Amino acid sequence: MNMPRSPISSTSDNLRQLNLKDHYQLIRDLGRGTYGKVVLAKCLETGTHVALKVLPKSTTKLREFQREFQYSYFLSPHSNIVDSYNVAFETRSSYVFAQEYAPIGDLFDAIPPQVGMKEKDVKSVVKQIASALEFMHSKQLVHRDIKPENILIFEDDFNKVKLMDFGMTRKDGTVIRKTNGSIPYTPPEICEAVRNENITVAANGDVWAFGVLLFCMLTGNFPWENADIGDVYFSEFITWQRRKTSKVPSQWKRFTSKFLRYFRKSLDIKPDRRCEVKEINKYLQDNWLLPSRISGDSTSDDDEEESVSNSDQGDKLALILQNHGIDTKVDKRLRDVRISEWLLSL
Ligand SMILES: Nc1ncnc2c1ncn2[C@@H]1O[C@H](COP(=O)(O)OP(=O)(O)OP(=O)(O)O)[C@@H](O)[C@H]1O
Repeated sequence: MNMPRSPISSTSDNLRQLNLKDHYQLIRDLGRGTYGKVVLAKCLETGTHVALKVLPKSTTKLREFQREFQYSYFLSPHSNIVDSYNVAFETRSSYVFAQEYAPIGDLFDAIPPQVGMKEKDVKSVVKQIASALEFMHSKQLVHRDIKPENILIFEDDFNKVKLMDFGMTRKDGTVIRKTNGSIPYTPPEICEAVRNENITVAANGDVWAFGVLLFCMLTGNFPWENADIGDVYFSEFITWQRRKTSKVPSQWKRFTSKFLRYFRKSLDIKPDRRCEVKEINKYLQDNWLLPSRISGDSTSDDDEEESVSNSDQGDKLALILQNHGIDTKVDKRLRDVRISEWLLSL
């Protein structure tokens, strides 16, 4: 690996103070997150391009920086975890560490909104990220921030993707205080905790987020805004998940019943009943999405659940309308009504 040696190389216990521009040519910002920014830079000593994660001292404690850098470095040997170099230092205002640069960017930008990725590509991503997560879990580490923004793409065909951002990673079983708000990937047991309440870090939280990630990749939508019973989409899903009804919620009807079984196991409201990450490997040979709804082929080989119905017809129509340049990007519940009204007006 062609990386700079001392004086930049350092253990983060003993950070060297540097002036960034004496050692790197800063090229452009690659992204900004809640905690800092990531900058593409060229190392002046070696000519290597690196991604520098820059965390402002004003909002980051040295201990937090050290933890993120050390987890990133420790996990680097896995082929689906982004390489962190043994380069950590401080400037006057920030803590900085260096990672390999991903030229294609993150997965978020690769998911076509409202449409989703090709099933084949999703399977390729999922297999690799499951492997990275299994590796972390085998080391008793929980990522705690699984989302498309934290998956980097290294090849156009998705044959090389890597997990990154270990800023929230903690040891399994650690008791921490809830400080962040909820996002669609947050598991229900964390959503329901109030600010500053103690929560126990557990690998099954990653399993939940991984399930939500799968839904997002396959559909280009979030399944819900919050895994909170007050969220109607979540509540509908959980009613089905707990077998209180056999009626599959409308946005889940695009999946084969076999794959719905995976969602039922990974998105269990009870954390202890969730499957492990490796469970997904049992489904890689199956069809996940029902055959193209445009072609009118709505039958599933093993569809034990309620089969495709009115709202799938709505999806089919929505796709036809979109192909004709008609905007159907409205609330999913309103969409079917809008389409029916439009058809009646013809
Ligand atoms: N090695 C890299 N190569 C290319 N782009 C990167 C790299 N690292 C990060 N990025 C981009 O920068 C963004 C923010 O990075 P990162 O998630 O590490 O920051 P963060 O402050 O921890 O964000 P978050 O709000 O998710 O915690 C990523 O979503 C990605 O688009």
